[in-house]
Amino acid sequence: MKASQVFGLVTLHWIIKNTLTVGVIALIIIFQPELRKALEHLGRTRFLSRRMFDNDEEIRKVVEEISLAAVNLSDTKTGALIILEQETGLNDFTHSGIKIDAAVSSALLENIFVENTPLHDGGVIIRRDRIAAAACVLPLTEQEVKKDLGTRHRAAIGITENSDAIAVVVSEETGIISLAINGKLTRNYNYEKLTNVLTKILEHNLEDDFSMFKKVKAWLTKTKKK
Ligand SMILES: Nc1ncnc2c1ncn2[C@@H]1O[C@H](COP(=O)(O)OP(=O)(O)OP(=O)(O)O)[C@@H](O)[C@H]1O
Repeated sequence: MKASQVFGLVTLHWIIKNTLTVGVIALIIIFQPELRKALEHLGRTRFLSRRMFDNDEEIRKVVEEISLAAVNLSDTKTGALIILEQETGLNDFTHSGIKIDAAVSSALLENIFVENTPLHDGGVIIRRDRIAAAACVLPLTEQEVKKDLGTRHRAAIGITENSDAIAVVVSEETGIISLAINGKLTRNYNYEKLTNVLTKILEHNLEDDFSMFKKVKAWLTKTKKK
């Protein structure tokens, strides 16, 4: 029993009770965008860890095909956006595009991004060693980005803010290859640099100990930094 009730302070008791209720509602309203983002993130996160790749060889093959495609697309200044799904499921985004479900190959990736063809607009989503979908519409970042970066680069940053995916971007204007990870864009990749970074990140998926606790901790750390 609360002190205000013990001493018969009915008004005080009424004020405390209602302030608490209103306070909780006010907090929910004030932090509604943050809560929505957190719930969205949790909803897409797989808490039961799954292995994305079975061995180094599978990773090497996927990384080489993607890197080769990026370099060839860069040489011809063909714009491209390739998303590598990791632990966070990207079904919401694959559904916005055209389902493909084909083995990852540089030839197919290059073909998808040929200008004025039906699949070239939007992003390709790669799930494990398969091209899951093309022409996918991705969320644009709300960050301030350099003036010369348009919606393709904004979408690359946006999807990596909303998930643990990796985005490889080829600029149609300059041919520059960029990589977006965790909402940050780094630029000027060549074949060697791209294969090295992608291999390192994907090899992490071979580790089977990415427990629920670690995922929540990683997410909280990421949220704190923002
Ligand atoms: N929300 C989105 N999701 C996925 N792809 C998108 C999205 N918005 C735009 N794009 C892609 O970006 C292309 C437009 O790129 P834009 O020129 O605006 O960007 P950019 O970052 O300047 O790239 P580039 O350097 O290649 O010109 C569109 O044709 C489309 O393929």
